[in-house]
Amino acid sequence: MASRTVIELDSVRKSFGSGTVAVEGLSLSVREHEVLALVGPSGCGKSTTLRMVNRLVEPTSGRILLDGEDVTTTDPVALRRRIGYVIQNVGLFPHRTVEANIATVPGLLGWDRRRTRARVAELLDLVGLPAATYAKRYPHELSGGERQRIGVARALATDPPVLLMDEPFGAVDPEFRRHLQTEFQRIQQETGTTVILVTHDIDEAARLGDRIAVLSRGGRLEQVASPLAVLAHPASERVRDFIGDGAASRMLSLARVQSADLDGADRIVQPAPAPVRLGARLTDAFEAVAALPASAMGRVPVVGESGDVVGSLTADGILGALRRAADAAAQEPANGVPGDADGAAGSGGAGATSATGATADADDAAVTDAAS
Ligand SMILES: Nc1ncnc2c1ncn2[C@@H]1O[C@H](COP(=O)(O)OP(=O)(O)OP(=O)(O)O)[C@@H](O)[C@H]1O
Repeated sequence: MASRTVIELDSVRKSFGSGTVAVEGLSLSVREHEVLALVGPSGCGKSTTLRMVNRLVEPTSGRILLDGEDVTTTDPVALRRRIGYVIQNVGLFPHRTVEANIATVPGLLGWDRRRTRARVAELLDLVGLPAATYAKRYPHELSGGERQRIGVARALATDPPVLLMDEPFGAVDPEFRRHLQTEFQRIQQETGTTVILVTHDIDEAARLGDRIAVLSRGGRLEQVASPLAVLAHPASERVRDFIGDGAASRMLSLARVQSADLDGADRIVQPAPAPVRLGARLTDAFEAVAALPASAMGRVPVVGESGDVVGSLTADGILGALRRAADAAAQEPANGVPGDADGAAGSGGAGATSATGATADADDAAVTDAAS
């Protein structure tokens, strides 16, 4: 199960010239192919953390390793070609077509036209915007959501093993946001890219993250664990505050109906109500039970993959499933970080060795540097 660590932050600290300590003693590992959601209240150091990984911001002290290599000694331009970067309001080049935007880095890496064109078509397909319709458009001819998807396509152009995403769905309305999240999930599963996703939205983090790292002010790591573990067993009062109300309902959408939660099929009252599937989200099962007519006696049939009825489920069964999920989450290793035995707060306290400050207009630099 233990997968390779791709990104490792080791006692990373960042203080700005103004005296603000944005990140303090942060230690965190990101595993290959995982989506690590970085969450926390506004100003807690999420973006600064992300930008230190691709050297848009230089750490004051501590080490950041990419595939075991210290990023601070890696040429930033080469580094950014290995790391895709997606930000809110993506910053597409306004006078270049969609095709030219996506082809920016391949072009500068000297790919020939045929290869570039094929890759652009493939990426447009991947993000659900057919090349025939979209390749020749300019950014101003796209909706906000479409621009966002082109931003993702551009970041993936040279198939970087790592993708950093800073509030990538922040600028779109809630309904379309959900659609983009689903699409992102599909793309990530297809490509296997390792992702750090910054969001202030715990629901987005729970939905998309394989693990969630919760930061508090000053970039302090409060907890890093699976979404279920964070929701069911917040490691501190700050995590609890950040999650706010509704942890149980969020857990319902993460946990699934399993055989262990079922009673016998013989207890189903006829005529049988519409069934739920084994493996369905508890939210869906809960809605099905809540919508039952009185005659069903609170019991919904459950069907297996073949459509055969395999048992029945009640509200008690759903509660049991929720407890089981919470118990299983409690069995996770503390903080879920391989080799990070001492847990939440990281080691901290490393002395400042240099203070190089942030790159001016860093987000643009990420794109133009990667392209230069
Ligand atoms: N270039 C900078 N110079 C001085 N202070 C900075 C700079 N960049 C960030 N900070 C400060 O560092 C702290 C962390 O900022 P950061 O943008 O990383 O937080 P965040 O968690 O991403 O916030 P948000 O969710 O609001 O985007 C804040 O107090 C911010 O004001």
